[in-house]
Amino acid sequence: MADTHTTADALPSPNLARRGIMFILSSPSGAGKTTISHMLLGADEEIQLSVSATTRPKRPGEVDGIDYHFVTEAKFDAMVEGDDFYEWAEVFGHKYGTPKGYIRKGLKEGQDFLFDIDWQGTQQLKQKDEQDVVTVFILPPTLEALRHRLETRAQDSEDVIDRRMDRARAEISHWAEYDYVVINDDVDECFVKVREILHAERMRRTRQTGLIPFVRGLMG
Ligand SMILES: Nc1ncnc2c1ncn2[C@@H]1O[C@H](COP(=O)(O)OP(=O)(O)OP(=O)(O)O)[C@@H](O)[C@H]1O
Ligand SMILES: Nc1nc2c(ncn2[C@@H]2O[C@H](COP(=O)(O)O)[C@@H](O)[C@H]2O)c(=O)[nH]1
Repeated sequence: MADTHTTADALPSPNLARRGIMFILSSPSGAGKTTISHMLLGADEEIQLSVSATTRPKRPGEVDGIDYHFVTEAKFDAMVEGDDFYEWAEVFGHKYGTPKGYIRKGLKEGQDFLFDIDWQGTQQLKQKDEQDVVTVFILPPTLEALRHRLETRAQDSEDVIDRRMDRARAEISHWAEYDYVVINDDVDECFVKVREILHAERMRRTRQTGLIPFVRGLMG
């Protein structure tokens, strides 16, 4: 039952305002981070995807401006020159970068952002914005399952799949740099775990600076 007690010396209302979180998902290619990202974006209205720019060709079904900003090498290089990226890296022979644009402003206003980026980008974001960054590494249950997922996704040639599998071990070696590690065996279970991490991180005491006057009031 709710507590209906009132007092003349009303406490300041709790101010739940906080800075936004940079919620990063990384994994070897094919482990499922795009799938988990889409599930999270569909289930949680308070988080928004950081849409990367890339020089990689569009896959069937991908939409410019939604999945990626697909740009030419020249445009990407001009963005690097113009200091337009928060971070950028070369992955599997193509360039990928996080445009700064709205992200810094959004974080200040309490907007959470989801990043589907590799370990190189994660290291760069951690160096720049340690306190806002939460990192999650997704592992496949086995390397056989990983290859099977890349093959059944059917969006890359056998050659590209081979190159992604060759890189998988090197990428997995970065797992210890992450705050959380989740195995994506059953996709629904993995999603629930990732969502729980996000929920818990939102309540981390160090983010709840808006509660300070309220807590001081409680302590009298
Ligand atoms: N738990 C799972 N069990 C079986 N298949 C899965 C599971 N999770 C994802 N998949 C499938 O595996 C394929 C690869 O997933 P996804 O594209 O999300 O991987 P990714 O980590 O984002 O890869 P990339 O880094 O190449 O973008 C997709 O076809 C997806 O539907
Ligand atoms: N450092 C960054 N890595 C990124 C970015 N956007 C995507 N990625 C990573 O690239 C690989 C390949 O992605 P794919 O869509 O071609 O399969 C994957 O690990 C992504 O996480 C970015 O902006 N910066």
